[in-house]
Amino acid sequence: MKETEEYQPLLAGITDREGTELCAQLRQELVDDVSKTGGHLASNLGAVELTVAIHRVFDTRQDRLVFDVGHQCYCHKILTGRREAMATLRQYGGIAGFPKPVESVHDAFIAGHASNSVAVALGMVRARQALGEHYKVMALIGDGALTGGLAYEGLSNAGACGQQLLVILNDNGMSITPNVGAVADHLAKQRLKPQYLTFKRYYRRVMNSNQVGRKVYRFTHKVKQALKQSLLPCSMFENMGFNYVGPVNGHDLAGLTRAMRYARELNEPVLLHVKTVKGKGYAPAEENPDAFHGVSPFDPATGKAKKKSGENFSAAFGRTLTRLAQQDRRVCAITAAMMSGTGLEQFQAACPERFFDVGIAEGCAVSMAAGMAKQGAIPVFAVYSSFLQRAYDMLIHDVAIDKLHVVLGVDRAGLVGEDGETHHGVFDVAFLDSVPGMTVLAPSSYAELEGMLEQAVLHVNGPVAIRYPRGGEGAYRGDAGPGHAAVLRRGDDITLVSYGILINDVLEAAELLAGEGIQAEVVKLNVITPLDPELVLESVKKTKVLLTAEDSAAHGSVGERLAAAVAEAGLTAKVLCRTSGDKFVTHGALSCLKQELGLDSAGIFRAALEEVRKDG
Ligand SMILES: Cc1ncc(C[n+]2csc(CCOP(=O)(O)OP(=O)(O)O)c2C)c(N)n1
Ligand SMILES: CC(=O)[C@@H](O)[C@H](O)COP(=O)(O)O
Ligand SMILES: [Mg+2]
Repeated sequence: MKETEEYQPLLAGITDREGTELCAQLRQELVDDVSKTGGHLASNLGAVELTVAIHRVFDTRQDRLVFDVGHQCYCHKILTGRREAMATLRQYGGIAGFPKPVESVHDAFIAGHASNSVAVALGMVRARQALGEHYKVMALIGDGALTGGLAYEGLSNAGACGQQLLVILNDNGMSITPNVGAVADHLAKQRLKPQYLTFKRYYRRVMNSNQVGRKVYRFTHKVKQALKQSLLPCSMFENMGFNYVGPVNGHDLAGLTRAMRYARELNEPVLLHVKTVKGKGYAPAEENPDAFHGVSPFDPATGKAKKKSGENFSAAFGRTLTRLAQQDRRVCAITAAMMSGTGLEQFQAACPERFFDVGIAEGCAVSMAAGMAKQGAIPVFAVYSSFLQRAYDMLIHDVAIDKLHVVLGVDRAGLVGEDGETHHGVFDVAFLDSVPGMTVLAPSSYAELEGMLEQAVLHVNGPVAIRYPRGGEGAYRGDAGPGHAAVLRRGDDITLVSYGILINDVLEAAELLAGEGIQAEVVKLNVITPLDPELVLESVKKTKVLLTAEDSAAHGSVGERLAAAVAEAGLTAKVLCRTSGDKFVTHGALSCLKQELGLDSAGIFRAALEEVRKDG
């Protein structure tokens, strides 16, 4: 922001009544927009008044508002010049579903993964101090995100720093499913406490007035703190060095704005505790906030999805794991706040005593799994690929060094579509391969997933991961059996290699090539770590051209490893590796992303055709 521009919160001029009307209008827009595009509805409905209050009090062109997860930023986007663009939300070429500094000066920071906002905001406070600047810094964090350890690392440092930093806690009692853990219990108790804010405001006004000198103020402040601590149980935030304000009703715009204005003037770490209702104002979402956390397009009149969601890999995983747990009492399931997304509802209902939701705490989940494995249980942690990135060290240190039998169900592996760059599961192939002793299995159908999960749980020793994609299986319904790899189609002209869901596109490409008179040999890998290149090398000896296709990052890809194996075997062959590349992949429908990356059947076909024709 230029120095000449004035400090001007976007909604500074509106009255409480106008603001309340605006909130009703925003709710309507949210339901209309998201019913067409899909997206994170319930969290946004709950944060309407909060967002309006923030924009009444803060100028987010210069004040820095750091969203945690960022799935609740839709009203912020509407209010900061992206109202029309909401029609393109999460679509290829449209605006993102999460805050993005490249989209707007009002988006202070990237978001998508939970629990980092306080640490990021603290970094901004440090920079402000170092550079002698004067803007305000805020972190907007949900109670679910507060179950992640990183949040406490941020709070611990922020509470001790003594600088202006406003942490706004949006507490709706919900993560995606009801929130878990002792901190959630603590917040629930705080929510029941009488509002303390009114007293504090009155006290400060009187004590700051000319009638009372600063000495008296300081003395009475101490008395007040002592009284408060003996009469009211203290919030954990006060013990961590924050001025705790609240709890405040997050749907009373006038009260919320007052609290925000008050908090804005405090030159210290402040935690504003706001109580909200997830899904507020739209009955289907209020009644079923879990189902309306993230939705596909739906009919706004009924809340019913426009397309029925069918069977998917997550459900197949959950069903198989439940069967295995019913057969073997050592089998336990762990989730990091993603029970429904990872298909574990059935497990939770069937074996509640062996189901553990640790909250948004992937590191804790992996370390806990290590402890369980050490003592003879068989822990299975079902986790989205991109969230597993959080637990890389725990995997190496707590699991792999002692070769513990921990099973990872790596869901959402590969491209995920509309959530975009923060959520694509394109790094696990590389980072899991770098862990000594790791086995990584890559099923391409439900049948293979079931077989491989059974193998991983009951027959593999040491750490083992099974990676599978978002959504359902394709035309390939085979069961490749227990081997490392299988030849699915014979041919002499080119070797096509893939694994997981992309085998469908590769098989289609082989069919298109056959139409051009080119016979492709298709090798499907079942185990990608440790990689056994034997079948691929045999094929390449014959075809002299190898094309690998995977929806994983270029560096550390299976293609890279196969290219090295070809070179090591002294084969003269052309090797072409198709991957998701070495850049972050944007958001959009899977079909668009695959097309952009040349990973759909047409793209693979074209690349293979060009290579073979060049060669021949
Ligand atoms: C590291 C990480 N793990 C899991 C998730 C998936 N996730 C997205 S939102 C969410 C729940 C967040 O709850 P809360 O912060 O209370 O926000 P609310 O939706 O209730 O507004 C979860 C688990 C994530 N984004 N990041
Ligand atoms: C915001 C977030 O991290 C989750 O809500 C995520 O968007 C869920 O993704 P799925 O739709 O693939 O379950
Ligand atoms: Mg919540």
